[in-house]
Parts: sequence; structure tokens; C-alpha cells
Amino acid sequence: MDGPVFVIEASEAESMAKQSGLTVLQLLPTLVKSAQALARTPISNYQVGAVGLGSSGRIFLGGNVEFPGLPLFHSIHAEQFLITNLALNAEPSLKYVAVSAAPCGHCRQFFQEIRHAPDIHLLITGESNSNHNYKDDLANEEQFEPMSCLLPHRFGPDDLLGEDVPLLLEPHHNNLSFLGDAKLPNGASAAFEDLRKEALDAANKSHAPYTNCPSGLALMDCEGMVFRGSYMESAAYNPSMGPVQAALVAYVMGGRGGGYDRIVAAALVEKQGAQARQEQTARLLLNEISPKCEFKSRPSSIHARMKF
Ligand SMILES: O=c1ccn([C@H]2C[C@H](O)[C@@H](CO)O2)c(=O)[nH]1
Ligand SMILES: [Zn+2]
Repeated sequence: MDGPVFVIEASEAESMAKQSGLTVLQLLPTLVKSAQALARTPISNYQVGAVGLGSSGRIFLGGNVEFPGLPLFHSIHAEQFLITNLALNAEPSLKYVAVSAAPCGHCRQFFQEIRHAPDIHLLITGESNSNHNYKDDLANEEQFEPMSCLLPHRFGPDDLLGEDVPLLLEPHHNNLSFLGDAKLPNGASAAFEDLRKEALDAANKSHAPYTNCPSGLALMDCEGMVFRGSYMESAAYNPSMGPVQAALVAYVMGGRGGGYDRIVAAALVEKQGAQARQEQTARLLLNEISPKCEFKSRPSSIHARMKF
């Protein structure tokens, strides 16, 4: 197997569980240590691992990611990584989560973007508990606590949106497009053209119901591999996940452990005149972690604004 595993297919999860004499649910806490190993924590050296089971039967892993040289709020929490992983893989819903440490307030809030969030069940394994023998416990399912206990009296999408608005993990089609005059800057290569299309596609999948300012970002590494991420908003605004962070989750998952200096180009798509703009933050973040990354700005269409 090349590189760390971030997604386990349903059939694989079942055979792994069978081999260890566990149910798939019991398997989750046993994978928390592997999720912790995926974390990138140069500041805290504190690894958080989150393991989620989706309705498809697939298992997803996530770890926390920190960026030296930047304010701490740019960090990606393990739970946000996990949710981004589900979104990138078009998983329709999240049912169970095992996590190495108690989710912070922002993470509990971010989970609220998923439909039926109060019914997501969580197990906090703790540092020492991930080696615990879950097989011998009688009431396994009961060890998972519903989110409604971890975050009672929730503030969430219901407070701001109508019932028919798609929530996070549900299909989004934001109908953004470039106008015919969206020409490439002089000297831009075909690879850039592909990159901006990927960014547009990511923007069209963005979850931005609170500002109606969707955005997407695509990164390219030195081998020409593309990683894209969609901006994901929170009803409480601050736990929102920026498009660079989302794309970096894709990079960490697909980049085989490489450093951010391997990122050579980035394209951001957002609406022209957007009230919630990503460009300057994206530029700042990328400039710090990958100073050589090419990220130029250029106005595009009235439907979408594209930046290289
Ligand atoms: O809910 C939480 C709380 C903290 N962390 C991470 C953030 C930071 O990288 C480190 C220390 O706070 O742990 C998470 O991943 N999830
Ligand atoms: Zn958190």
C-alpha cells in the first residue's frame, strides 16, 4: 500500500472487523491511533485522531494540521479534517465518530452543519483508551454518546435556513461559471487552465448558504497532481473551513506525506464582489507555507471570480 490510508472501503472495513472478531462499530476506536499518526502538529506536538463511519459503510480518518508562522486559527482540527474527508469523497452522511480527545466547542459546532447532527454518535477514546478491548464490552453502541448530549441547546442551520436548503455533505450545485471573456493571463499554461476548472468545480460544491459566497481552491504539486477543496460555512460563522484548508486536507490525503513546498500553483474561484472574500486570506496562508507557490489575482466574470 502506498502512503497512509484516509478512507477504508465498506467491504474492506467489514473484512477488517471480521478478521479481528469485531463489529465495524467496534473497529472505529481501534483505528484512532492510526488517525493520530496522520496529524501534522509542528506547534503542539499534540496529535488528535478522528475516525468516522458514514452511511455507505466507509470509514474515514482525519488528524489535526497546524501551520507554523501563522495565527493558530488557521489550524485544521481532526474533526474538521474528517468532515472534509467525507465531503471530498461525497459521503452522504456521518453516523459514528471515535476521537482521541473530547471535541472542542468549534468542532461540536461544525458538526451541526450535517443533517441530523444531534444523532451523530461519538466515542471519546482518550489517550489511554484506544487500546481498550472493545470486543469484551457488552453495550458497545451505548458507549457512543449522541451529539445532542455533547452539544445541548444547539445553534445550527435550523436557526438561519429553510428546511429545503442543502446542508453539508448533501449535493451542492452553485451554478457558478466563467463568462466567455474569462481569458487566461498571458503565458498561462494548459495546466493552469485545468487548475482553474478544478477550482470552479470545487466552488460549485461549496457549502456557503449563510453568505451565498461559495468558493473553491485547487492546488497543483510539482508533479502536476491537483488537489481541490471547497469552502464550508458554519451557521456560527467562525468554525467555517476555508477553501485553502479544505484543499490542504486533500493535499495531505493525496500528497503521500510531502511538504507544502511541493505545491507550485493555486487557483481560487469566488464570486466577484463577494461579501465574504477568501482571496487575501488564501494568499497569506499559501505564501507562508509555500512561498514559491504561484497565486496571481485576476478579475474574471460576473458569475465567478478566478484567481491564479
Ligand atoms: O477539538 C479539537 C481540539 C483540538 N484539536 C487540535 C488543534 C491543535 O492542533 C491541537 C491543540 O489544541 O489539537 C483538535 O484537532 N480537535
Ligand atoms: Zn476542535
